Amino acid sequence: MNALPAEYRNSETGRKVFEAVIREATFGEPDAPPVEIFDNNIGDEITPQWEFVYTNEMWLGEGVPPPDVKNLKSCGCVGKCDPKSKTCACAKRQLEWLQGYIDEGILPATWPGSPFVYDPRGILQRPDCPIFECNQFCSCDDDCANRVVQNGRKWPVHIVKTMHKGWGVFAGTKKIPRGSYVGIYSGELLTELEGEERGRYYDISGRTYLFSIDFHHLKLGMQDPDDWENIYVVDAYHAGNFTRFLNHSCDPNCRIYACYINDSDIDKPLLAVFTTRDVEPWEELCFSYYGDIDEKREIIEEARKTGKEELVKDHAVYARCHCEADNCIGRLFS
Ligand SMILES: C[S@@+](CC[C@H](N)C(=O)[O-])C[C@H]1O[C@@H](n2cnc3c(N)ncnc32)[C@H](O)[C@@H]1O
Repeated sequence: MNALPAEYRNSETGRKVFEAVIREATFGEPDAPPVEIFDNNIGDEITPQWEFVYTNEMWLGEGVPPPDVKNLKSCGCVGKCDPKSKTCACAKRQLEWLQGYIDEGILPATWPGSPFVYDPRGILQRPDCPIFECNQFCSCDDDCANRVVQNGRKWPVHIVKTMHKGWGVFAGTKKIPRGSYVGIYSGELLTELEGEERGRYYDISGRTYLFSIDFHHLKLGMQDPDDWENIYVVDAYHAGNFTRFLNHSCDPNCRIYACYINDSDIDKPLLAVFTTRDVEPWEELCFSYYGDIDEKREIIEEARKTGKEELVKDHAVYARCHCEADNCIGRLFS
């Protein structure tokens, strides 16, 4: 498509072809509502650039092992998993991973439906912790409450051009409730080394689609979490879905959670986007590229006070943040 003349790419037909390509990517979400490209007359582009393959799947880069299915633990439940069951392997595994958070007081000891993290409507009840869903070898039903991400997206979204941030993702005509599953941040799963190399090029171009898999639970048990070394990175530049258009906000309404389904390798979760508060119709969906934005804000404010701001910058090239949140930290790495 990019090789075709701009007047074709940038036409109503070009937009319809783009939407059709998205519709055909049904992997993991056969009944998902449409992703539409909405023309709001900002700039000359009618569609985003055809620079990537639209896919909901993870593409494994060089040196990244295939999913470890041999070591998957699955439940033998009949019907829907009962959270109170003493024999459900999935309830046990979820609890094992939550126990650290419960011990630290981050999570209460119980909640309705605990240790599962979803309520019966599939709404994420517990932020801050990894999600372990039932898997392909579990005998429970497809509509077991512990199968949400794997049952696909339920909310329509729009890809819309923004004034200063390129393209972005917006809610459709319906309000999206807090805790709703939005989509998988799909793309190439790369080693950290490959990710770093690509990052250098992306920094120059001013756009990056890299997401480091460095969730808090992976560092649990380490004496000094600063010793943590990242293993994998997801790059949505060449391959990805609509989530690659999610922009950064310093007051985000979405967050990316580690979600384990059909790979027992703890270092290779799926990156599942959920809303963290109700999202109004037509509101932009954004997450914090800094992970915990409050932590980042504190570090920057402290550094500003002590005149050591340069020390909190990493190798990234910084650009002005246009999230327009009242508490914007002012900058974004590109
Ligand atoms: C993962 S992409 C998001 C999609 C991108 N807007 C596009 O059109 O492809 C990340 C890039 O979007 C832009 N971006 C995202 N959030 C932004 C923000 N709050 N302020 C300024 N630019 C932003 C930056 O260029 C960033 O490198």
